[in-house]
This record gives sequence, C-alpha cells and structure tokens, in this order.
Amino acid sequence: MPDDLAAPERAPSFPAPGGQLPQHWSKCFGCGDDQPAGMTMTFVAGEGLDVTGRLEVAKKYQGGPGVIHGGILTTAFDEAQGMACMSLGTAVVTGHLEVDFARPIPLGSVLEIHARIDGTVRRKVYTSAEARIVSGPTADPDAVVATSRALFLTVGAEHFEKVKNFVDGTPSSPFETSSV
Ligand SMILES: CCCCCCCC(=O)SCCNC(=O)CCNC(=O)[C@H](O)C(C)(C)COP(=O)(O)OP(=O)(O)OC[C@H]1O[C@@H](n2cnc3c(N)ncnc32)[C@H](O)[C@@H]1OP(=O)(O)O
Repeated sequence: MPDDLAAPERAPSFPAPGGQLPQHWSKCFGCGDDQPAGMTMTFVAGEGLDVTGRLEVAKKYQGGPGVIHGGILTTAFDEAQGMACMSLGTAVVTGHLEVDFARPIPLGSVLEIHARIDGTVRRKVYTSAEARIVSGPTADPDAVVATSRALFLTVGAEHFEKVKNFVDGTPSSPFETSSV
C-alpha cells in the first residue's frame, strides 16, 4: 500500500447510506439479474466509500466437497470491491486482486462482504474487503472467513470501445459511470 494515498470524495450519484445499489450491468456474472448463470449479488451503500454485499452460497458454487469454490469467492470479492469503486462516480476495471482464504465456507451459507476504497493514487484505486458468514450452518457474524485486497484502474469509455463487438446484451449504466 503506497504512503501517498489520496482520500477521494464520494460521488453525488452514489446511493445514500443504507440504500440499495443498482446492478452496474444486467448481464454481469456477479450482480446482473439477466444472467442465468450468475451470482445475483446485492449491495447496500455504506457511510463512506464502502459497500456491503450479500452472496447466497448455492450448491452450484461447490468446489471442494461441501464448500464454496475459491474462484467463486474470488469473484465475489472482485464484484464487491468493484462496487465500492462506484462511489467514485468513475468506471473502473480490476488490475490486480488477491484473496486469503481463512476458514471453510459451507454450501448454504449467506456471506456478507464489506468492501471499501482505502485510497487513490492517480488512476489507481486501492481497495480491501472481508467476508463473514451471517447465516447458515457455521454462521458467526464476528468471524472473518476471508479477506481480499485489490487494485482497480479508472478507465474511460475507450476501454470498452475496444470490445464492443463482443457484448452480449444491451449495455446499461445506472450511475452513468460505466459503459458495461
Ligand atoms: C464496476 C463494478 C464491479 C465490477 C466487478 C468486476 C470488475 C472486473 O472484473 S473488470 C474485468 C477484469 N479486468 C480487466 O479486464 C482489465 C484488463 N487490463 C487492462 O485493461 C489494463 O491492464 C488496465 C486498464 C488495468 C491497465 O492498463 P493501462 O490503463 O494502460 O494502465 P497503465 O498506464 O499501464 O498503468 C497505470 C498505473 O497502474 C499500474 N498498474 C496497472 N496494472 C497493474 C497491476 N496489475 N498491478 C499493479 N499495478 C498496475 C501501473 O504501474 C501504473 O502505475 P503508476 O501510475 O504508478 O505509473
């Protein structure tokens, strides 16, 4: 983490604390409601540059016997930290993401992921997040079961222009911050 982090302003377009965030794109595997294979994560805005996301760990997300696949949890962290970046009011993409898997997460759990922006340096947005099981066989809202850090880069519309011929569906942008 660099020591010259700036503390960005929360964008006026970002929902009020406790407000539901709209999906950033209906075909998104993480949050879209028009993606049959997707995880349909939902998010609520925090007080600052942060969000709390919810994921129901369905049977189809099994990796090892009885537990969530590590890639699914990684995707959930990507989505949650990306949604926290929506508080900037600027489109971002993931540049780097890392996850520490601290405890097994059984199928049937409901995960809450709290994600935040820690600061920015030029176009670089540094984020972090942690996951807790709030419902299910091993629920303990005080225990952190996994943590993540990520680096997002702010991008302009030209980033998505390069791949526009491969888009499946009609792009929508509820915050007017993202081409997808
Ligand atoms: C929005 C809501 C939720 C979304 C959740 C899901 C998000 C996603 O999954 S996005 C899809 C996955 N990500 C992608 O497809 C991105 C693919 N990568 C790229 O397009 C490019 O590498 C991109 C845009 C990240 C960076 O490229 P570019 O814009 O040319 O940046 P570049 O000029 O090289 O670097 C800018 C700065 O970032 C740094 N940087 C870039 N990539 C990295 C990296 N992987 N690790 C560390 N630093 C990096 C550079 O060192 C540079 O730092 P500095 O300002 O100190 O010199």
